[in-house]
Amino acid sequence: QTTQDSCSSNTNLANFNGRISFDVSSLNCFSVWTSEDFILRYSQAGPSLWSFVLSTPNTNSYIGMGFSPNGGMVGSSAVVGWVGRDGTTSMRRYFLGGQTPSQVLVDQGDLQIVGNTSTIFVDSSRIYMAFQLVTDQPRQRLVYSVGDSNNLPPSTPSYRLTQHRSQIAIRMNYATGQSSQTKAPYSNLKRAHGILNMMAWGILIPIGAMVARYLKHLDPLWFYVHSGVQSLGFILGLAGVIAGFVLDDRLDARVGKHKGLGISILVLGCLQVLALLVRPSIDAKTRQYWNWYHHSVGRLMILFAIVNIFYGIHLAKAGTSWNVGYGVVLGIYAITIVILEIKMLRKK
Ligand code: HEM
Ligand code: HEM
Repeated sequence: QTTQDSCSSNTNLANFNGRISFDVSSLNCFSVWTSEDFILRYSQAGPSLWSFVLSTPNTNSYIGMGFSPNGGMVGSSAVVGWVGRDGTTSMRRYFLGGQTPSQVLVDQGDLQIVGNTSTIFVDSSRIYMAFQLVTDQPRQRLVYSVGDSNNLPPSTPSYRLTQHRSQIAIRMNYATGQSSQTKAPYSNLKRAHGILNMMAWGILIPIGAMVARYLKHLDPLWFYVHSGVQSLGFILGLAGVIAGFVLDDRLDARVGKHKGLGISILVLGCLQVLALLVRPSIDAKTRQYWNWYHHSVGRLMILFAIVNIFYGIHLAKAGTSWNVGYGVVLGIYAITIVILEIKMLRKK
């Protein structure tokens, strides 16, 4: 049976005075993560000393509270604790160096925790994790997480964590206790990168290619439309790739293959633009080689772009709406191409 803890029933905390060795009589109390019922109590206990008591339901999983430099998980220093079924307790510091288990490092990070005052215990099906931090002012950006249920981290020697089943990033005002959920860092830049690249390499450039293939009878209009659309696509795509480099730098994202494909696409795009400049005249003998070259590079580029769009969506876990959205665009293209190819064959 879960016994409730809430900020209005501060009574039980008083009873913990025996178990928590620092003064808990005047802690501020706020609900910091409603859906997981995380309650944080804190106060400044001295010139450079802050007390924290985190209270959460005990779901037989680890709980984590991290102090973040930028609002995201990566780069944060966290306190993570859990209580085994047999009552054994663990509470360790971690440096969250990346989003894979091997980059989350035990006993590291920049938190200075007062060792002999930290404690973790279960009372009435809730975990209480108490610690004191040596700092003038704790960071305002906090990250919280809950591990998989019934899958506690191994104790000695590794203490290695696995990914949480739930997580949140918030911004906390210690003076007022107000906290608000924040977006993952650079989510707008990620979006801009995805939309620019999708629009440019995945939508505009294929349209430009189709114009060149299927609207040749509208001479010379097709050529102006083709070079216009492709130039616009190239410029937007260049901006999108640059956004990718910035993202990669800021997020420390480890997206090697995605980056490699992206650079290849940009290089092929540059070759296409250069090729336009050195195009032999329409009746020159070399023109058919040029055509062959320009068409194959263009097709390869579009193929790479389609792959990299779905791969990027996968890496960013951007969700099914992105996949469906671009999938519909591709479907429309495929149907258009089939119809127009049949028309062309009939004319011959
Ligand atoms: C081995 C341990 C860990 C692994 C493998 C891991 C992995 C990940 C992954 C893959 C994401 C991205 C999820 C998505 O985009 O849907 C993520 C996000 C997040 N994680 Fe972790 N994590 C670990 C530990 C922690 C801990 C201990 C905390 C907090 C104390 C935490 C807090 C967060 C938060 C707040 C986010 C969302 C914001 C962001 O993406 O930066 N993580 N984590
Ligand atoms: C022209 C080629 C490229 C295409 C079509 C492309 C497409 C995408 C798409 C659709 C997303 C998902 C966006 C979202 O979540 O809203 C994405 C994410 C991403 N892309 Fe690209 N991209 C390209 C090139 C690059 C390059 C050159 C880099 C540089 C390293 C890069 C770095 C990233 C990063 C870091 C993410 C976020 C991954 C994460 O959240 O873990 N992209 N890309």
